[in-house]
Amino acid sequence: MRLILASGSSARRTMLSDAGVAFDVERPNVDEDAAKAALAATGTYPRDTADALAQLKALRVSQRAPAALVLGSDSIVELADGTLLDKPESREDACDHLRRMSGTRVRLHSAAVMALGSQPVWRHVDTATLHVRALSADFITRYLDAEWPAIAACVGCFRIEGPGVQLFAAVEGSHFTILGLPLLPVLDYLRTRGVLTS
Ligand SMILES: Nc1nc2c(ncn2[C@@H]2O[C@H](COP(=O)(O)OP(=O)(O)OP(=O)(O)O)[C@@H](O)[C@H]2O)c(=O)[nH]1
Repeated sequence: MRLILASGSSARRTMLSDAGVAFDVERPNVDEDAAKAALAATGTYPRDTADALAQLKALRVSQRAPAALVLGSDSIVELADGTLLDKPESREDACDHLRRMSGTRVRLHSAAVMALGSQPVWRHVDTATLHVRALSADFITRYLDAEWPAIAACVGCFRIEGPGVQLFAAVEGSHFTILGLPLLPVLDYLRTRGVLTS
């Protein structure tokens, strides 16, 4: 069965290809901001928001390729006070996000939804907890000098596989979830579907 990753995320592409999974890529081209606003208006919990966005992406591509298994995904950063961070739109935005995360506990929810024939057939959400150090103004400046604009594509303003790891005193949960996919449950489902060998 053909697998399509409905994502423009380089980290998701890299995780799947490094795992030896054969897949095509099609960007879902959904209006995430509008979907997030509608979900926020109904008081949707952050992990459910990630799940809903992952489903929106998977179904959008599945409508174009109903015979393929389509994987949609979404990652959301939830601050300790429950507010959500989107990807930073500018260096100033990234600086603000880092200041708000400094010295706090942040949750990163990564959701995956599989669709077939324009219907969701599997879903999984995993959450990692990130304990952010107290970040000095000097650290934030030097960090952004090194990592902007590369982190513009990353919710939470970090690439944990790179210098972003310096933000954290501790992390709890799957490294893959932090990168953007609950990878092990995804691989398990691909085995049940015969896309991967058991
Ligand atoms: N490389 C890297 N990317 C991260 C990290 N944390 C979060 N991300 C990325 O942040 C992005 C979260 O935004 P999403 O809206 O879920 O996905 P996207 O990049 O817009 O791509 P789509 O799936 O097409 O929506 C994803 O691409 C994640 O892979 C990290 O530590 N390292």
